[in-house]
Amino acid sequence: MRPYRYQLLLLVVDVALYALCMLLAPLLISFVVDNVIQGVPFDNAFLQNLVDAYGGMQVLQDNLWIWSCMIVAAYIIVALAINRRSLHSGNVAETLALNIRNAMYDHLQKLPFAYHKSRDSGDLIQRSTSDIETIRRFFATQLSEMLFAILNATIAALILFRRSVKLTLLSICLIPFILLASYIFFSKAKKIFLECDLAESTMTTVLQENLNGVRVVKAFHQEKREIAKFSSSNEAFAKKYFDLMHALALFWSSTDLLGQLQILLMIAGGIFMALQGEITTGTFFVFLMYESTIVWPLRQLGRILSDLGKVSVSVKRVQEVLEEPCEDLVSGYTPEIHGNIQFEHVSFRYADGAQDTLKDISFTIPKGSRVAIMGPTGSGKSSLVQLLSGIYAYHEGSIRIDGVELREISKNWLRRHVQIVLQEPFLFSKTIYENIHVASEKASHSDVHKAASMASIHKDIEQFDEGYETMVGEKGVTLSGGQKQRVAIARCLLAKSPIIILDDSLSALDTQTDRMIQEALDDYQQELTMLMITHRISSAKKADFIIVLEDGQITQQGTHAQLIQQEGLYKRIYELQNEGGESDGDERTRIQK
Ligand SMILES: Nc1ncnc2c1ncn2[C@@H]1O[C@H](COP(=O)(O)OP(=O)(O)OP(=O)(O)O)[C@@H](O)[C@H]1O
Repeated sequence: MRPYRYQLLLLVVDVALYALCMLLAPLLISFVVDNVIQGVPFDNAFLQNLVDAYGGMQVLQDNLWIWSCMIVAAYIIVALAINRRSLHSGNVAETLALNIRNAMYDHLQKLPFAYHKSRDSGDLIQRSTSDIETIRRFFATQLSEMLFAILNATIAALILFRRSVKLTLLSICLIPFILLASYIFFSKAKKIFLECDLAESTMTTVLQENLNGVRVVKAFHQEKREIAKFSSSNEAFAKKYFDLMHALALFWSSTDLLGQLQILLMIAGGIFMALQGEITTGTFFVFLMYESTIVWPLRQLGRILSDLGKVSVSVKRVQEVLEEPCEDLVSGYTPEIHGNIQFEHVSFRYADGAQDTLKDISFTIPKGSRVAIMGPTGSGKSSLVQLLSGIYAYHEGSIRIDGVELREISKNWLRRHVQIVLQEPFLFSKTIYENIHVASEKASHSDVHKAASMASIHKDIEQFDEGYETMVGEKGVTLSGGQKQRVAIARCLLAKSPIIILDDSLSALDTQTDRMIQEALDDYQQELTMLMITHRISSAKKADFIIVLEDGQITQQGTHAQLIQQEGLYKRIYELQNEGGESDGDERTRIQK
């Protein structure tokens, strides 16, 4: 809060001015009623001297308009203070929210992939939006209301005590109960608000998943199931809010009753004391005016305290994200990377995994080689290649790139030299040109077109009405799966990295296009080291080297000619795909465990 110190100080000054002027007006009225009109003598020598200096009481009685002007002036200052208060609290709230939102987004970008993978995106979105909104709202309105309630009640109580201790005690006797009710509610509210937030984020996640997977939902006629799923999370969310409303209703009604009783007590006691001559009419008027400015802001304080529960939950939720350690992308070596890769007895386990996903993996890839990785689903192929781009950290063994231990290479540097194309690539909601160009800001138009030609997508793009300027919808829904894969390959090629990984990223292409891309890659970069996860023998057989993974272990490695001579998974797939016909055999024989 240090950067907002000055603004917060101004806010406190405005609130103090507001409270003082609000309290001044009833005092002036009381003075006019008691001392000016009814002629009650002063019990204050300073005031008596002041009146004498201005010509005595008669002058004041003859010029009652002066008092009206003073009361109006007090309320004008109140209005100005309210205006300044809103400006200052608005300034603090908006700048704070802007900075937190930026800090959140910035931090989310720097968190490791493993963190994103382990979190619900709906929950993260909620932390970055509605939680920050709760904090903003607190600083925009509730903080100044809270300050006013406390300052006003304290000053008013001090003034009232000077007028009548007995009536003041009667006027505030129920306030501790109002505050106690607030405190109890505040404590309870924290848990309920947290549950509401969790229920909301669960509902958001369901909604988000559904929108992302809308094609699958429609293809498998899952609409009814999805509606039922959403409606159950929606009901859970509504129920939590219903519980909250119940608690709020109880809070409002009980504190309302206490507040009204408190005012009633004061009025009854005040009338009685005024009739007994213990207090003047003006003093009774001051009590009457002050009572409302004490009771209701303090009752409001209860509401703010309850919101404070929500605010503290939101602050904690935002803090949790901001305190997550960032991925260190910078420190480490920046060696020249040519593409020589060496795995030695590498084992790897996911943070939540019960056993190793990769076990004792060893192989060597000289630069410029083409390597195919094959294996049943879940055998660890993607995990293996993800280790290479430093997305996950291996815990045993050694991976060296051009002789340098991978974990000692700066991640930024590594990722600039190791490009990965996923089976389901993500495309930004931008034009096709921008989606490719993002890989290299310095690339020219002709570089982009060349990369697209190599990825066999140039002709497709030219056929779109707007060519390269065609907008790609969210996640590229306007493109076919194969087109998306090829745009992603073009993007990867534009980066001109020495190591390229295709994680089953030719799977949506027909065998002929797959072959065309591979031939283009042959011509592209002689020194390119390429690891390619594939289920197609037709793709694998052109590789310099084939690795067969089964259950996290390498069970076979060698060339196509060597592997078809050995008994094992490779030969079985080869025979199956030959029977099925090479062109589409892979789809029918996608390798199962
Ligand atoms: N982020 C993750 N956290 C925990 N376990 C994971 C994670 N990603 C994958 N796994 C598990 O690791 C194992 C290997 O998964 P991986 O994706 O590497 O296999 P794969 O051979 O690439 O499979 P496929 O051919 O289906 O893509 C699987 O049992 C999978 O459930």
